[in-house]
Amino acid sequence: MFVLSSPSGAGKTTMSRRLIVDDPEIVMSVSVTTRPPRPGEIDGRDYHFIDDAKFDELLEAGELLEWATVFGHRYGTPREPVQDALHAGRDVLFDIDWQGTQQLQQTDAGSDLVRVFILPPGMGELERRLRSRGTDSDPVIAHRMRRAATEISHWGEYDYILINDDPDLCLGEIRAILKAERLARRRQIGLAGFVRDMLAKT
Ligand SMILES: Nc1nc2c(ncn2[C@@H]2O[C@H](COP(=O)(O)OP(=O)(O)O)[C@@H](O)[C@H]2O)c(=O)[nH]1
Ligand SMILES: Nc1ncnc2c1ncn2[C@@H]1O[C@H](COP(=O)(O)OP(=O)(O)O)[C@@H](O)[C@H]1O
Repeated sequence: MFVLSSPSGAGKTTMSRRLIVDDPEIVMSVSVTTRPPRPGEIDGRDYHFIDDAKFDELLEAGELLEWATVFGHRYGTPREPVQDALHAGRDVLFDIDWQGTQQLQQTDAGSDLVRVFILPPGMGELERRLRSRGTDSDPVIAHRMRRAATEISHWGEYDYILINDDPDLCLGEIRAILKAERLARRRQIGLAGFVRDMLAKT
C-alpha cells in the first residue's frame, strides 16, 4: 500500500496519474467523495462522486477501509477493490490525507504501508499552482491555503518526504522509492525457496 499525501496543490494528483500510466504493477485506489466534480474530472477515474446518503450507506455497511472529512466534504476508500488488488499481488496507490493514512496504518496490512509526503517548494508557489489549475473559486483556494499548514504539520508521520519542485525529478524519486520498497527482503515472497533450489543445484 503506497500512500501519497500533500497539501492541496502540491502535485500528488499529477504524480499519481503519471506513475500509474507506465507501471502496470500498481493500481490506483479510486475514492468515493461527496465533493462535486471539478471541470475535467471523470466519475470512476478521478473519484466516484456520490451524495451524503450513499456515503452513509457505505459507512454503515463497513465498505470503507478508511474515511475523513476534508474541506467540508467526506472522502473514503472503498475496501473491496483494495483487497482484491492486494490479493492479486498488485501494489495499490492511495491519494489520501493524513487522517486516512493514520487509519490505514491501523489496519491488518498497516505494516506494509509506505507513506510519502509531498511538499511544495514554498507557500507562494503552492497558491500559484492552485490558481494555475483553474478548477477552484477564490474562496475554495483561500480555504485550501488556510488548511495547508495543518496538512504540512503531519509530515513527521511519513516515511519519505519529497519537495515537488521539478515534476520529472519528483516522479523519478517516487519511482525510486517504489522500486526500493519492492526489493525489500520482507516483500520478496518465495525468495527463500529460490535460494534453496539454487543452492541444491550446485
Ligand atoms: N482520508 C481520505 N482522504 C482523501 C481521500 N480521497 C482524497 N482524499 C484527500 O482529500 C483532499 C482533497 O482532495 P481533492 O478535493 O481532490 O483536492 P486536491 O488535493 O486539491 O486535489 C486531499 O488531501 C486528498 O488526498 C480518501 O479516500 N480518504
Ligand atoms: N512540479 C510542478 N511544477 C509546477 N506545477 C506543478 C508541479 N506539479 C504539479 N503542478 C501543477 O500544480 C497544480 C496542482 O497539482 P495537482 O496535481 O492537482 O495537486 P494536488 O493533487 O496535490 O492537489 C496543477 O495545475 C499541476 O499541473
